[in-house]
Parts: sequence; structure tokens; C-alpha cells
Amino acid sequence: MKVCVFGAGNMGARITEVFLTNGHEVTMLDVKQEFIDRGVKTITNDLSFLVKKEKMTEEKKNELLASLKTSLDRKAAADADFIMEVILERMDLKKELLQELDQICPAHTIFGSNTSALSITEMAASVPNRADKVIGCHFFNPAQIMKLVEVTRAIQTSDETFQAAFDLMASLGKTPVSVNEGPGFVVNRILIPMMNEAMGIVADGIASPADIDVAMQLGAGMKSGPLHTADLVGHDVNLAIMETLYRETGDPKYRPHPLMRKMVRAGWLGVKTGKGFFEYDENGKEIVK
Ligand SMILES: NC(=O)c1ccc[n+]([C@@H]2O[C@H](COP(=O)([O-])OP(=O)(O)OC[C@H]3O[C@@H](n4cnc5c(N)ncnc54)[C@H](O)[C@@H]3O)[C@@H](O)[C@H]2O)c1
Repeated sequence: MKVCVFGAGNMGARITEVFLTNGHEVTMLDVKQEFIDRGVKTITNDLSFLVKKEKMTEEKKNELLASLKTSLDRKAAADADFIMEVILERMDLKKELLQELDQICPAHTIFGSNTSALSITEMAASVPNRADKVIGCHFFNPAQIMKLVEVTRAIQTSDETFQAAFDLMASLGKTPVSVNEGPGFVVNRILIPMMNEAMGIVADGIASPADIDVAMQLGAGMKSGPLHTADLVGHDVNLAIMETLYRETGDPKYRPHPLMRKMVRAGWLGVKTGKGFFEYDENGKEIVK
């Protein structure tokens, strides 16, 4: 299948990698060459790691990397069967991209969005001629490892589109779950407010970030503590999700904690900027002090 992934960031590079390693013809696009180069570097590092662990041969790695196409030109999607939209968590940018792709792509192309919390129905309504072919395919971070994909229907999504997307996600070795649209879908409606609460506990001086994470790992059986996970996701993304939950429901329980907003303003976004609740080196490894 010909797949175009828009966005070579934190998620887009890894989603590209998932399609690539499962035999699809993939083009990864972004708005600047430096962002594409960073995405290719991420994929190269991941595949090199698999070679080191003897889970992939050097030849296979080189073959996959040679077959990966990249582009800055949206017209590269002119023969795509499946689009994955993995750009910034902003409805205006997502709609603008989908509307232009609607003019470029063939009639059969399905538009999948990796949005964390935004309305798939609103995105579908922005491309009225293919509203039935718009669907949420919400991968989790890191996408090459995490098994879950929330396959989320807009109100306009056809059964054919849903089934095609669901089967495609399963063919990638993922475990898709069927979700009807609602702000934050399933996981983020539970997970992100929990991270928000953890930030409130830091701000109230009740426990340190490290102790909160240990407490939730050992006390609530979590694999990764809420603040390490929040650093991994990125606080700009966390804030965008909390704002969507708050705006869509009007429920004060979803109010973003002021500490989250302050950290975003400081550029302390987590792993991707080297500093969040914890500190990280340029390879994203935590610097333990
Ligand atoms: N970070 C996470 O853990 C996570 C998990 C699941 C879903 N998501 C969602 O995935 C999407 C991307 O998040 P991310 O964390 O990868 O963000 P990111 O900031 O790491 O990457 C976004 C990329 O999109 C590019 N971009 C912006 N506008 C573009 C356009 N018009 N065309 C092509 N590329 C464009 C940016 O240059 C950037 O490289 C968001 O919708 C986010 O909510 C994020």
C-alpha cells in the first residue's frame, strides 16, 4: 500500500517506521528539511538498535532506509492509498492540510489522523466530499513499541472505512480498539488528567516528581510513572489535550494545571527539549543526578 505520513516529529517518524517495517511503500513529509532529517535519524537509530539486538540484519536495515521516501511537497501524496496526518495538535493546521490533500489525492484515499484529542467529526466536515473516508488512528508513544491504536470513527465515517483502517492497524502488528468519537477518546481522557493531577501534587509540595512516579509504579502498578510519561509525550501536547477536554466538556475537572502552562511557556517540554520534570541527553536518555 502507498502510505504518506505528514509530520516527521516525535510520533510521525515512528509511525513511518511502523509502516516501513511492515512492507508498505512510505513517504514521510514535513515542512522543513531539518525536521525530515531529524525524523530519518530517529528511524535510523531505531533500526540500528534492532540490528544490534540481532532482531534485524544490516542488509534489511539498509534496504528499508533506501526505500524510505521523503518530501516537502504535498503533491507526493497524489497516488497515496492511505494518509496518516501526524502534524501539530492544532485543528486549523490539520483542516488546512486535509483540505489541500482532498484536492491532491485520488477518490479512494483514506485520511487517518493521529490526533490525541481533537474532533475527527470536525476534520471530516472540512472535506465534505470524502467525509466518510476520514478516521482517527491514534497510535501511542513510542509508536514502534506500543501495541494499542484507537481507531476512532467520526459521525460521518463509513463502515467500509472503519473496517479498512481497523484491518490495516491489525496488519501492522497493533491491537486496534474501536472507539466512537469523544474528547480525548479513551486513553487520554483518563491518562492526561491523571498527569495533570500529578503536576498539582508537585506544585502543592506534597512529593517530588521522582517519588510521585515511584509511588504510582509500586502503588498503582504503572509501568512508567505519570510524570515520566508526561515528559515523554511532551507538555505542549499534554496542554493541548487538557485544553481540548476542558473546552469540549466545560467541566472544571479538566482545567490544565497552571504548572503545566508555566512549563510550556518556559520551553520545558520534556524529553524533546531535554528538560521537563526530569532531564534528558540528546538521545532522550534520562540524566540521573
Ligand atoms: N507526543 C505523543 O506522545 C503523542 C501521542 C499520540 C498522538 N500524538 C499526536 O500526534 C500528533 C503529532 O505529535 P508529535 O508529538 O509528533 O508532535 P511534534 O511536535 O514532535 O511533531 C509534529 C511535526 O509536524 C510538523 N508539521 C507541522 N505542520 C505541518 C504540516 N502542515 N505538514 C507537515 N508537517 C507539519 C512539524 O514540523 C513537526 O515536525 C499530534 O496531533 C499529537 O497530539 C502525540
